[in-house]
Amino acid sequence: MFVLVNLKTYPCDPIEVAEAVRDVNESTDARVAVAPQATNIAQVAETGAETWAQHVDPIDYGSNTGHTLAETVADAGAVGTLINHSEQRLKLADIDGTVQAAERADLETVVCANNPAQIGAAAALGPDAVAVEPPELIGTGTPVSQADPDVVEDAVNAARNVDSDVSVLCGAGISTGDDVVAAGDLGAEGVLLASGVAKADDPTAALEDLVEPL
Ligand SMILES: O=C[C@H](O)COP(=O)(O)O
Repeated sequence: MFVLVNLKTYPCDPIEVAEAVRDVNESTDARVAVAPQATNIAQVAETGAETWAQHVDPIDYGSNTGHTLAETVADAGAVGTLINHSEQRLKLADIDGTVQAAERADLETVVCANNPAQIGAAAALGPDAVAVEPPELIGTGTPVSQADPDVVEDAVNAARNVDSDVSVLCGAGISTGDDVVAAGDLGAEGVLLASGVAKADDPTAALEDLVEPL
């Protein structure tokens, strides 16, 4: 299972979480990675944790003031990027352009989507993975894998019907090892989570609990 921890703009210490991600990754068969804010990517990558961007823009080198270039986050140490997170929604053409920009920079891609229909559309754009996240469950602590198992199974089937090479993650409310196991039982190959680790008093303990049954 892939456990991708998105720090969003939570007021956590990204280095503390990154070091926990690095250490827990070394102690489990699961793959554990962290997506800090763009300004923290280089510092986080220096810890040795697998580091992802939360977003890059569908642009190339040039006159793009205020945008984030895929090559720049790759140079800073990121190996992948989220695209179209529920809190950073893009138009379809921009999702397509961002997948292409990320691939140009050799970044792995996870395209997020609200529901199985959108997952099918996202999978058709050829990312490495898609992540289904019902927005109403994000940040609630109520895991999608228990609250809405059908959405996970339907997302897995929707992606598989379009391109069986595209992995499916699920997210929203995931915070325990049981939640991760339930996601895997529904066909997900990973989980995308945030508050369960970023808001935890002890991020290492939270991560250890997430991977313990894997
Ligand atoms: O990127 C992570 C997701 O939005 C899930 O957030 P959450 O784990 O706080 O529900």
